[in-house]
Amino acid sequence: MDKEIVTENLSKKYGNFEAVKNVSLSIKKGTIFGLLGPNGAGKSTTIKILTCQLPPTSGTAYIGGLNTVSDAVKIKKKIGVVFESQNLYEELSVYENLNFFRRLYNSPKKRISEVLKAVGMERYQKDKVKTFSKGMKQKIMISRALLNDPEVLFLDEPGSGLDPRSAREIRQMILDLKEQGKTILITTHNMEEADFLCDYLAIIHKGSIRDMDTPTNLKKRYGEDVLIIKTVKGDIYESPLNTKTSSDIYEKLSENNQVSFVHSKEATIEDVFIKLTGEKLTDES
Ligand SMILES: Nc1ncnc2c1ncn2[C@@H]1O[C@H](COP(=O)(O)OP(=O)(O)OP(=O)(O)O)[C@@H](O)[C@H]1O
Repeated sequence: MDKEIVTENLSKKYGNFEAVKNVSLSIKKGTIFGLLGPNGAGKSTTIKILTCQLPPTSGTAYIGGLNTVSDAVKIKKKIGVVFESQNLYEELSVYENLNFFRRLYNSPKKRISEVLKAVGMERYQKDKVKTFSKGMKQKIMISRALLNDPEVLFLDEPGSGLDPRSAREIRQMILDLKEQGKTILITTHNMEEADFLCDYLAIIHKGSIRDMDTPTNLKKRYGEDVLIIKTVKGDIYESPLNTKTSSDIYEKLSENNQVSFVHSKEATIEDVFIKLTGEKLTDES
């Protein structure tokens, strides 16, 4: 079966409030799928349902063909989860933290050094977690989620609040894990991260999926490449690239030697988000 995660009309209500509305997804094995949306869009709720921590109000979800409600025990053995809150034991060493979870999974002891090697943290085994930066803790969180050698990984906002270098390292780690054949679902409100990492991207807003496709196709469909012309006087003209309007503007300005510089701006996932939701997705949202 080449679909690892499938949901059919998944919905979740908290009281009368519908946090997730009719979400239907189908995620291919060995790919990175992103749920992009602002705070409160329903991303964490969707992950909680998929990782068997919360039953849906209606609809169904399957991981590797197993039902998230009736096959929860089996599913938990084959998934790894990293939530946004870093719930490590601060007073314990890296080794002690991982050993605690290793025992829960019944994984061999040597797995601890394997997962630490995978995230480049092997030499910190004896150090207490409380001495670490947020980026280092995130690596330990990922290594912990790898202890049971999961087929599917769920990463809730993996790059959130990290310094640029750690964020880059974590992104590379996620790509490496995909290379090893893992299926990865990430949630993010970071558009660059979504564009860079995801094979397939769903825009989620107020609980509903607005559209999903590869980032390239989404940009083609909803975004617009733009031609930017700056004149010698400092005026700036922007117009959709490769259109009559843009070539007319360019010709007119260049006839009068008015052009100072010209460059083009490619469509971004931000353009896609604005088109689909009518809102801007800021880093704080
Ligand atoms: N246990 C709960 N009870 C009531 N409402 C909740 C509960 N958990 C989440 N919600 C609400 O459901 C909506 C979706 O929340 P969710 O955490 O899934 O969004 P999110 O996209 O993951 O955002 P964030 O990044 O802030 O976690 C929000 O409006 C939130 O306030």
